[in-house]
Amino acid sequence: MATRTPGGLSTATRPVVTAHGVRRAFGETVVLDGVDLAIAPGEVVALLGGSGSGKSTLLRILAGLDPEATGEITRTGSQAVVFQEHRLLPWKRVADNVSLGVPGAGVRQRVAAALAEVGLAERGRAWPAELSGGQAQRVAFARALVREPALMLLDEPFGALDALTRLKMQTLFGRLHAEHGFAALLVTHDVDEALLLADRTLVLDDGRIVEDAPVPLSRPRAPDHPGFGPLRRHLLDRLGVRPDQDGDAGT
Ligand SMILES: Nc1ncnc2c1ncn2[C@@H]1O[C@H](COP(=O)(O)OP(=O)(O)OP(=O)(O)O)[C@@H](O)[C@H]1O
Repeated sequence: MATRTPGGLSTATRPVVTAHGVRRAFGETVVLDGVDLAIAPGEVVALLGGSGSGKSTLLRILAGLDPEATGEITRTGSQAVVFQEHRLLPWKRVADNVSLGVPGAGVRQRVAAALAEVGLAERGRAWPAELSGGQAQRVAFARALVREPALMLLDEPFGALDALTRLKMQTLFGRLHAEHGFAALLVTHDVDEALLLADRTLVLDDGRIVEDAPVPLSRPRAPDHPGFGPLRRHLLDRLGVRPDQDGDAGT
């Protein structure tokens, strides 16, 4: 895997990450077979695809976590990853989890600010085991935020949460994005989540990106946004979900 840091274009216009010809096989099974993509600064891109289509594999590659992959990845800024499970260290207090590995002066203030932004200003001294699932995932977002990433890589970050908490977290994500302007790649199997949060949707199938479509809807968006209908039907069709299953936005 070649990783480059380019010169030339200004950082305002240069993609935060570019992938070219990314390929990954596990034994005989080719999971990614020539994936190209670019994410612009501040852009939220949802990555959809059926179970086992390679979404998490691609996210891990973009995050630099898969040395076996081939192709070229170019990054221009810092990045942070949020997984479906919060991955907090149980023996460290919340604030220490958030500051872990963050260099520089003023870390304590930045951690306090990040916890306040996710609505957990008072929980810095709590242990992870004392948090609900939703609160723990908020801490995971604070941990990402404190790194001031140009790109957030999110692997089904709301997938383990109950429906109400998921809605609240989606709203929180929208607010954090509006305030901080990071770019994001959001892996999800939920078409409505993609339409709620993304500027653009990608569909991964058979090792390639088979759909790359903008979401031309103004913000703020609500789950019952009238513009969702045609876009939802189109994406479900691309995901191979038949029209009579239209009520089910998952894959
Ligand atoms: N470390 C590994 N070793 C062997 N096979 C793997 C490994 N990681 C992933 N795979 C396989 O690669 C394929 C893609 O997996 P991946 O987790 O990327 O899919 P996904 O689209 O994220 O799926 P889901 O939506 O179910 O999470 C699957 O067939 C999976 O079994």
